[in-house]
Amino acid sequence: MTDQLIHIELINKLTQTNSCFALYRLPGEESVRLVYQASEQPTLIRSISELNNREGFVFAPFQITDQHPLLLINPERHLAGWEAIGAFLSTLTINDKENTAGHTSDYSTQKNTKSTYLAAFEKFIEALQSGRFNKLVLSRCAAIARQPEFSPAEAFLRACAKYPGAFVYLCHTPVSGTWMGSTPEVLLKGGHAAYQTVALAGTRKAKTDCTTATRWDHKNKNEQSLVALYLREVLSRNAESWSEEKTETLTAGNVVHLKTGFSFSYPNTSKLGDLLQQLHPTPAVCGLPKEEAYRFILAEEGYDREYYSGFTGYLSADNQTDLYVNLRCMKIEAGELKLFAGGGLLPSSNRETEWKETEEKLKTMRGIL
Ligand SMILES: C=C(O[C@@H]1C=C(C(=O)O)C=C[C@H]1O)C(=O)O
Repeated sequence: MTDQLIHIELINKLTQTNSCFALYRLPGEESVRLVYQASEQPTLIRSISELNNREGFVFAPFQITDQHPLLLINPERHLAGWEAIGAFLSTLTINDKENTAGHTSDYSTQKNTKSTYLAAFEKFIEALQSGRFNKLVLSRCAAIARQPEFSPAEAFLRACAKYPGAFVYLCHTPVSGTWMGSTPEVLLKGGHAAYQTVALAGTRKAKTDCTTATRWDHKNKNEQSLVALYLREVLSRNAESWSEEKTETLTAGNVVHLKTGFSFSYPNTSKLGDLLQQLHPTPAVCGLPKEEAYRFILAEEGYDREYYSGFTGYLSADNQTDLYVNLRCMKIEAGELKLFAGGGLLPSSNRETEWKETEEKLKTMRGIL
């Protein structure tokens, strides 16, 4: 067996155990990293600001609940490159225990069909048109049967190859179950007081001729400018100084988005949790006004987002932080794969266009199965 096949087998075995690990690959990098914790429970964190002064791999839900706590995988091991990862994996004695943790959520009642999506769409549009909200993000979950030959580790490697510009991860804990994703959206990255975030929104199908010269309509521009406006407010309150780049088009798999990059100085690196508390959820995944939109989504969207549209990646007060919004992701269960996607709605949104947008976004994960 080649080394790579051995790694794949060991990683797949790890997803059947009660250990905690995250494999991840940063955008534009070749090297894969592993965060591994041998002891059984990840640290359960009850509020985002409790991330202050912590270090490790973060797996944060859209909403923190008893069932979906904010998780921190303690970096007992943090390795870079297959050589180091492979050498470490081969030292492990992996007992594939029966996966008893309660993470195979009973979704049978909440699988979103087109008609349940459209029913929620009507509620969301009504609330937007009545003037209660400027923007609301509506999402859904599509479950597909897991084929017996499906291999999480191979899917991870395929995503790394297919989406070189994305943050690709495979994360497993006994609390969350196994998730993987390939997301284009930075929530917070940087270190030593110099950080970046992005306002990413607006979606179109990517052109097949590889040009990014996409003409953006008013609705998409408006949708993205609301995210930029929100980030300017958060940065004005929290950053020592900040600047923004010109808005450009970013390709993410088979779709493109509008992106405005922000750079800022945040010297109090022991308080990254406080900053994340204010950043999450941005109007790219929630809406405006933020608190009301958040409550509306939780009450009316009609299913549980769990860790979709939360955030994930490596957090460190002293070194480099790389946190991404958990989009274009799926939950890997024994019998099925649950894929998640959503999109921002404005009062002028059209139901068929929005449905198709979620279909396009689901293709990021479908494309590697
Ligand atoms: C909500 C998602 O994506 C977000 C919403 C977008 C939009 O509404 O156009 C675009 C990029 C992301 O910020 C998703 O992929 O599920």
